[in-house]
This record gives sequence, C-alpha cells and structure tokens, in this order.
Amino acid sequence: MRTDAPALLDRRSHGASRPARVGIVHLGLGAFHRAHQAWYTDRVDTAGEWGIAAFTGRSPEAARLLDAQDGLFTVVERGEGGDAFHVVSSIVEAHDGADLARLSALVAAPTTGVVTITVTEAAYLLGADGALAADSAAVLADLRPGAAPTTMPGRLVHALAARRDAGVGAIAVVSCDNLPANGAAARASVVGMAELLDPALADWITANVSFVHTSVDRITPRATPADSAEVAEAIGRLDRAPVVTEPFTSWVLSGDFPAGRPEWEAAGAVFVDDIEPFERRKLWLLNGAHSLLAYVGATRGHTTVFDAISDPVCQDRVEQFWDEASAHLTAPGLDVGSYRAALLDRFGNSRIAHHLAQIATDGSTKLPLRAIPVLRAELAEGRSGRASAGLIAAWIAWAAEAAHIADTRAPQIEAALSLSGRARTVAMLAIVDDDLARDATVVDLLESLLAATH
Ligand SMILES: NC(=O)c1ccc[n+]([C@@H]2O[C@H](COP(=O)([O-])OP(=O)(O)OC[C@H]3O[C@@H](n4cnc5c(N)ncnc54)[C@H](O)[C@@H]3O)[C@@H](O)[C@H]2O)c1
Ligand SMILES: O=P(O)(O)OC[C@@H](O)[C@@H](O)[C@H](O)[C@H](O)CO
Repeated sequence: MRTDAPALLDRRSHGASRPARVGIVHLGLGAFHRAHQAWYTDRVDTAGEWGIAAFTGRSPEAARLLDAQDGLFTVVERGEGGDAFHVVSSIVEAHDGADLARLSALVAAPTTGVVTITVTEAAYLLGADGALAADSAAVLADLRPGAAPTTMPGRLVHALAARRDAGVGAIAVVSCDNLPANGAAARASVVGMAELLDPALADWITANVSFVHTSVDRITPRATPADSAEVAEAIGRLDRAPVVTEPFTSWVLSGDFPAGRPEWEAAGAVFVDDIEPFERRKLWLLNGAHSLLAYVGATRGHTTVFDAISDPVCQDRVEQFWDEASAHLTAPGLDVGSYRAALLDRFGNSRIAHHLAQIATDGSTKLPLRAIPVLRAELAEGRSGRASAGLIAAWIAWAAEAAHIADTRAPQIEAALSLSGRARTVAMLAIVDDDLARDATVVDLLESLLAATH
C-alpha cells in the first residue's frame, strides 16, 4: 500500500552513521536540554567523543520517542522572520530514568567525564535553608531500605557510588537549571542525599565531584503536534520529538572539568570566574519578568508571553519590576539597559507560543529565587519593594482563582488559601519566605496590593 507519510528520522538516512562515544550523561531529557546542551555539543563534537546518554526524569515517554528515531531530533529556531531547522545527533542513547543499571554503568565508565542536569528547580528538593529537605516525602521514600531511588539526587548518588567503586576518578556535574548558584544547589542536593545514605560516599563525592555553576538561557516552550507537521514538511522526515526554540542562546559556565569536556566555547559558551552577576541578571530580569507575566497575564486573560507583553498594563508591571531589580544589578559589564531592550524583543517574538501556564508551575519554588531577593534588596535600601512585592501579590491573586495549581507544594498552598483576609496573605507569604511573613510592613503592602487587584 502506498503512503505519503514520510519515514521516521534515522541515523543512516541522516548521514550520521557512527554515533559518538558516550562522554556525557544527562538527567532530565526535556525540551530545554535538547535545545541547549545537546545543540551546543552537536555543534562542537566533531571527533565524536562527547555523545550524550540522556535519561528522563519521570515519565519515560521522551526516551521512547527519541530511541525510535536513533536519538535524532530537529531543533526549530523560530525567529520573527521564519524558521531554521537543524537535525541534532549528539544524543546517542535515550533511557528511562528508572534504568539505574544503565545509569550507573555509564557514570562509572572512564570515558564519561560530565553529567549535566535539567530536572526543574523543585527536583533538587532543597529547603529554605538551602539544604536537602531530609524530611520531605520524596527523600524519605529514597531512603527506605532496598528502595530504588526515584529522585534526581537519589539516582545520581546511586550512580556516583558505582563510579567510586570502579575507581575511575573525578567527574564534573553541571546543573543547567534556573537556580542561583546552581552548582552549589546541586552539591547540597547530592551530597545531602549521600550523607543520609552513606557518609563515606558523601566524602568521596565532596573530594571527587566538581559541581559546575552555569547560567543558561534559551526560551524553549513545549512543542506541539503542529510543530511536528511543520518539521516533516521542511526536512522530509517524520520527527516525533522536535523542539522549538528562539534563535537567541546563551551559556555561561564557571568551574572545573576534571575529566575533560567538549569545547562548548566554539559554539558560543562563555567560561567565567565569577558567574553571580550574570545569573542574577538572567534570573531576576528574564525569569522574574516571566513569572510576573505568568500571574498578572493569566489573571488578565492572556495565554502566552507574547499576548501578555503586548498588553500595556503587563508591560508596565514588568518595567516597574525591572527598575527595582536593576538598582541592584550594578556589576561592571552587565549592560542592563541593552539586556532589558533585548528581552522586550525576545518576549515580543509573536511566533513563539510560550504558555503562561507552563511558566506558572512551581511558583512556591520560583518566587524565592525571582521575587524575594529583589524585595529583600529593596527593603535593605529602605525602600518598600512595591514592584517585587507586586509579583508575590500577583501569585497569590492567581492562585486564589486558579482551577488547578501545579506546584510541588500544592497542599500547603491549598491550606493557606482556605484561610481568609490577612491570615491568608500571611500564610501564602510564609510559603515563599517565612521571615518576611512576620514583617507587618510587608504584609500590609501585600494586603494593599491584593485589595487593588479586586
Ligand atoms: N524551557 C526553557 O525555556 C528553559 C530555559 C532555561 C532553563 N531551563 C531549565 O530547564 C528545566 C527543564 O525545562 P524543560 O523545558 O526541559 O522542561 P520539560 O518539562 O520539557 O522537561 C523537564 C525534565 O525534568 C524532569 N523532571 C521534572 N520534574 C522532575 C522531578 N521532580 N524529578 C526528576 N526529574 C524531573 C522531567 O521528567 C523532564 O525530563 C527548567 O525547569 C529550567 O530549570 C528551561
Ligand atoms: O523553565 P522554568 O520553569 O524554570 O521557568 C520558566 C521560564 O521562565 C524559563 O523556562 C525561561 O523561558 C528560560 O529560563 C529562558 O532561558
């Protein structure tokens, strides 16, 4: 029977006959990894030494789809003027994250020098003090005798034990999640888990694992079936796992790679000694504005970042938040004015459908990273922090109306929302900052901001 449907992408027809040897293990096979770290590696690994073995974090679906097409996938760079298509072949193995035997074997291999991570902020399971939340249900489940770990730190500790036992030496772990000091966060999460499981292993990890800090940037919304259809039309092959991303990309890294790394700088990555100013600028201005648009925009009936930033009320709120944040972004070379102007262009890319609902998830983890530091910096300067407090108020107002709250702390949020008046405001604020919830001036400000939203 004749069919016009194109054949599935595969390595032979793509001309990438021999997959690269595995040199990188990745945890969290989502859209961002494919649009970012896999894309950089694809561009620079001409010798085929840094193939990526990628593991999913929760559902095995992404691995199943990629495995069926030899790990190949298309990166669609979606600019305002049109799309560019690149088939990426750097992922050479894709696995269910529950496959601990394969994960351990690969992390213990002498040819593996790097582990990269994109598992979302909440998956680090850190408490407000920055340490592993040892009493959380997920951590306790991993600690049960004989339990197969399901968390990121649990699985990585399991695999690092195999590396120690194999005696193949040091390795780099590179967090690419949107967390300040994400290398330190990864260390706190992984070493914290190891301390609970095997203190001697925790010592080995401390001595042999280099936790690299990064600031990562490339807006990558979830792809849709229409994107797959467009890719088939453009490349003449069926791709069930394309990623759609913006043309802009940035990767700033700081730290050691004791077992080598790809030459990512050849594709534009930048290695620096002090990453903090860059990550602050990105987390506060880009991610902070994203969260603000997610809550204010959704409350005003918008669906995507583009819709929201096109609304003058939302843009005005973003500018006010940026004014507050910018007052604390004073390190040389940050060029905050140009960065803000570029962000307005990126948010205004009408062809990128970045859904506010995706950004709104896990607000209880994101606001302490995106709103609270700006609010605290403003309070320290004797100012009210009205715009950053406005982001927290927007989250509270959004949560109060939301039909469904996708958040790892949804039970606490629902309990807080069951209260009313000032008690409710205090309980919601306590979820993102316990100390500030005891500050009557901040609570007063939130109350007045919330009253103004009605
Ligand atoms: N998408 C972007 O624009 C973008 C840009 C910069 C940084 N990031 C970072 O990358 C992360 C992932 O983004 P994405 O677009 O790939 O999302 P995604 O939903 O496509 O993929 C997320 C991956 O993390 C895994 N995961 C989710 N929760 C987990 C948990 N609790 N434990 C273990 N694994 C878990 C999922 O299984 C999946 O493999 C973000 O949370 C952010 O920190 C994303
Ligand atoms: O990916 P999250 O959930 O941490 O945050 C949502 C967006 O703010 C984020 O994905 C940005 O698009 C990204 O950080 C841009 O580089």
